[in-house]
Amino acid sequence: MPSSVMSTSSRGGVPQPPAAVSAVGLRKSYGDKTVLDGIDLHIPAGSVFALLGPNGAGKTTAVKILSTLISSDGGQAQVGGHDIATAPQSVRAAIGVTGQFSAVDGLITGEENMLLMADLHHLSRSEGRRVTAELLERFDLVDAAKKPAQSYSGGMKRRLDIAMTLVGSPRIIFLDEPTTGLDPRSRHTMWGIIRELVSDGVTVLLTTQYLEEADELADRIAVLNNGRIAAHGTADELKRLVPGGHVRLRFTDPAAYRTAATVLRQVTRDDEALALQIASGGSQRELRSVLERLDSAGIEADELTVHTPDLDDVFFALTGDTGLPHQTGRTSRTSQTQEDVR
Ligand SMILES: Nc1ncnc2c1ncn2[C@@H]1O[C@H](COP(=O)(O)OP(=O)(O)OP(=O)(O)O)[C@@H](O)[C@H]1O
Repeated sequence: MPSSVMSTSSRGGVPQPPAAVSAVGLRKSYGDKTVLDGIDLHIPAGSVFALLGPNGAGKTTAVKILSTLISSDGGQAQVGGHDIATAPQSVRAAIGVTGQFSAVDGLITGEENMLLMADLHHLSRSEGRRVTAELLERFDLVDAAKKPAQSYSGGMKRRLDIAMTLVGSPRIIFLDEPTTGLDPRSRHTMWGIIRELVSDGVTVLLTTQYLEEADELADRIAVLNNGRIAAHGTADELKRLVPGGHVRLRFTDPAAYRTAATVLRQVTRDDEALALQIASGGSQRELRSVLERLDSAGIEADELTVHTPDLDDVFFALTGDTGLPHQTGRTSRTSQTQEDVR
């Protein structure tokens, strides 16, 4: 791993702020099953980083290691400037964790859960009450505050879980699949909460199976597959990894449609819709070539649209285990993006 992942790195002579989370070569196996096979992470302070992967990819295992709930078998990591192996207490003091191993106790009320958290963080009684009231208000839980948490909806439980995490004012928050199982409205509420945290300067590492979520929230995304990071970069950088873009031309005149299908090479025809699809990265040069061919044949399309690949294309290309067409050459493209990102 290059030195840019280290907290003391400098670029152009200007010292870089410490990374909120950096990891090099993290490994974890259970028996003969390798769950993490050497993963590197670099999460700048104040950013949102998404660890995106299918079920069983190792996302929760990575979060558990970084939050010192379990130890790794190899590799190193610093969280908030503290080493997870030699200073786990300091790591725990710097972070908040919510998600699949939630701290919410269903038998007591939301308010009691919050006050318990305030006690754990050694806040005074009055300070604990003040922070609890403020957070219950902020997370729209005032009406439910005196009801047992087990009566809460999934969205309310997640909100309570995050509110409890914020009692300790952590600067780094790990959100393990924060919206899994939530309905669209609750998911959007949660996205708003995450954006608000980041605008307060908090660093967020979130794991998700949802491409849309990573696309919406994350500054950087790492695609985790079979315990390895298959690619990482911004959503746009990842989208550029896979072909899948195309130009679509639609005609109303069947004769123009047929002529276009002849003059343009390698088109996919949709005779019913009178539409042609041409594989293209959407560059100016490629578009010009298509238009010039149409011009030289004296035909004009009624509609021209350019489709760029979305994260779905990237995800399936990188994590699919069937012979997907995009897989050829992925190693070289992947390493190129990793270069771009560092
Ligand atoms: N304590 C354990 N003992 C044995 N195997 C484990 C243990 N914890 C996790 N695993 C295995 O490690 C793999 C990765 O699990 P992990 O929970 O990290 O995946 P994930 O990406 O978070 O998936 P999900 O979205 O399903 O939670 C899975 O195959 C899981 O069965």
